Amino acid sequence: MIYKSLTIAGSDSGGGAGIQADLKTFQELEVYGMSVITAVTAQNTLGVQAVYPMTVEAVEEQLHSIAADLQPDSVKTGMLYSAEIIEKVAEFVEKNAWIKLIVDPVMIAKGGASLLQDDAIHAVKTKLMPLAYVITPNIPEAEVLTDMKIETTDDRMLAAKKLYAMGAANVVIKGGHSNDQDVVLDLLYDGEQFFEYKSPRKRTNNTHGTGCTFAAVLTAEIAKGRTLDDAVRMAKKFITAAIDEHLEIGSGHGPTNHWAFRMAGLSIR
Ligand SMILES: Nc1ncnc2c1ncn2[C@@H]1O[C@H](COP(=O)(O)OP(=O)(O)OP(=O)(O)O)[C@@H](O)[C@H]1O
Ligand SMILES: Cc1ncc(COP(=O)(O)O)c(N)n1
Repeated sequence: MIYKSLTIAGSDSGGGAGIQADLKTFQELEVYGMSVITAVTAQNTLGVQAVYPMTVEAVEEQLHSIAADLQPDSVKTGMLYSAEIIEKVAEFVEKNAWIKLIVDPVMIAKGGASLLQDDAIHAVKTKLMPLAYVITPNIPEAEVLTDMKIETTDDRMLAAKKLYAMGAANVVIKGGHSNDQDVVLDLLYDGEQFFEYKSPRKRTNNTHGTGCTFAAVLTAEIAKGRTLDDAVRMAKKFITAAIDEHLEIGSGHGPTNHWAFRMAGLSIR
């Protein structure tokens, strides 16, 4: 059986995040990767130097090519940039019944560059979230989407409930940005129960692309028909190995190591 996953996201010329991180991750997990590029960023480990959004027509043509020939088993969205692009993506997701939809609501790059226009947040909430099988915000993104401050785990639980009420079938709020100095907790809410996934916090600057990579693992594992709990467990293992064995590349926020999980002999089955 050949599983196929589609990423709809921005290109990171530096190779650590976006489309590049997603395709590298799919490949490591033996899932055939496909892409629809929403924007080209000129980016390296120091930051984002420029953003060139694709036209809506260019995005539509790519979506059409995939839908006409290569039905994906799961679909991930990352940087979508504008309300118009979000609306077009939502239209295709609905029309083609791409029900295994993983929404990573990318908003701001590490260096502060905006990867989503302010007026597109409404479209994320109203067009995309109701179609999501799972949404994977980090803490600042969850704050924007729920309009609340998140400081404690209880705050995060409340935010997860709010995001669920907005239409996402499952919610994972990642803990990379929490103020816990020792542990990174990722929290899953499935509408009934909370599940916690913890790892020791690594003191490192080299976490560029962790969010993309985490959601790409979920996407690949969900394509294979894994349960969400199994998929999140795998994502946590994969990203922990990728951060532990980060690559000393560039002089800013370095990328994670997408082959670390395989090199450690950790099983993908
Ligand atoms: N310092 C760290 N040590 C260990 N795991 C981490 C660390 N930072 C992030 N992670 C893990 O990486 C994944 C992404 O988390 P994070 O909350 O940082 O997402 P993100 O903000 O979308 O990513 P990025 O910071 O790259 O934009 C999660 O599984 C999280 O647990
Ligand atoms: C094109 C693109 N997409 C997404 C991110 C954020 O990446 P992450 O949150 O994984 O660091 C990025 N820096 N560039």
